[in-house]
Amino acid sequence: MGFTLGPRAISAGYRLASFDQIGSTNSEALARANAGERGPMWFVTTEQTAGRGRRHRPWIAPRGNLAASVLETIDVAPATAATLGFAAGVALATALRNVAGSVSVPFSLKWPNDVLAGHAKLTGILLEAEAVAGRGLAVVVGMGTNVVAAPEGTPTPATSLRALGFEVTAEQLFTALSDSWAECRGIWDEGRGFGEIRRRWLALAAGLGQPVSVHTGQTTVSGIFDTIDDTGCMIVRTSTGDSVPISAGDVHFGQAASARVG
Ligand SMILES: O=C(O)CCCC[C@@H]1SC[C@@H]2NC(=O)N[C@@H]21
Repeated sequence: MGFTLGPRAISAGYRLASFDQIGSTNSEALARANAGERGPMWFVTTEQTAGRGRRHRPWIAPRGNLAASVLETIDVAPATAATLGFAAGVALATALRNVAGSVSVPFSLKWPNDVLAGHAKLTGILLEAEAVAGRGLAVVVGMGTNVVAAPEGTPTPATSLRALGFEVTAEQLFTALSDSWAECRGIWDEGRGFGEIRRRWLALAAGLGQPVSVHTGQTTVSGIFDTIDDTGCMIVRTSTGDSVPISAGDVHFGQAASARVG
């Protein structure tokens, strides 16, 4: 059983490559970009054998979950391209709300780009970009959603749409995502519309105004999650009143808000 979609299941202007099984949809999209593909194009499957997560972690997903990567070739600086991840979060939250219908689920967005249902992770996003000679930046936004099952033994709790009571298929979710992505991508508009994406993202943000600790590698920053700035950095207000911008890290909510930098 593969990933089966009708020809009108994706938004106009986008092409689709779907796979019964593949190593990683992000890797496939990057390989195609290096071979000359410009997109916009989706790469989707319900089974990855070598799925990749942020910070070089594996992305483990049982068959039936949605792995979807979209390739866009864009003429912007890498820092601007990175803000497309926030558009992906908003697009996913919108798609999830659409497939959930009238059932109310507390979907929220966890900085930088997870989708939560309650306190559990439902979707992870991996954004990768490569300069392609003479053609700008090939940006691949990979989105993995736990549709039928969540992985076990993860450091933070995870859940799936099925565990939440939704008998939605990966194909149905992808059709909704294809539409919401096209809308959010259009609003983002090569970064010119990040202000509106940022506004929508903040309206869905988890933990805003709450105590947070962010582990950035060698450093932990604790304080209050104040906002995200116009480059997508998380702004943490420490107990000394400093506003610390953070560009990457693992976020933990509900920690003591003592100021600790370094
Ligand atoms: O939370 C994370 O660590 C990000 C996970 C991203 C997983 C998706 S699934 C589709 C795409 N292909 C991959 O190999 N990774 C991303």
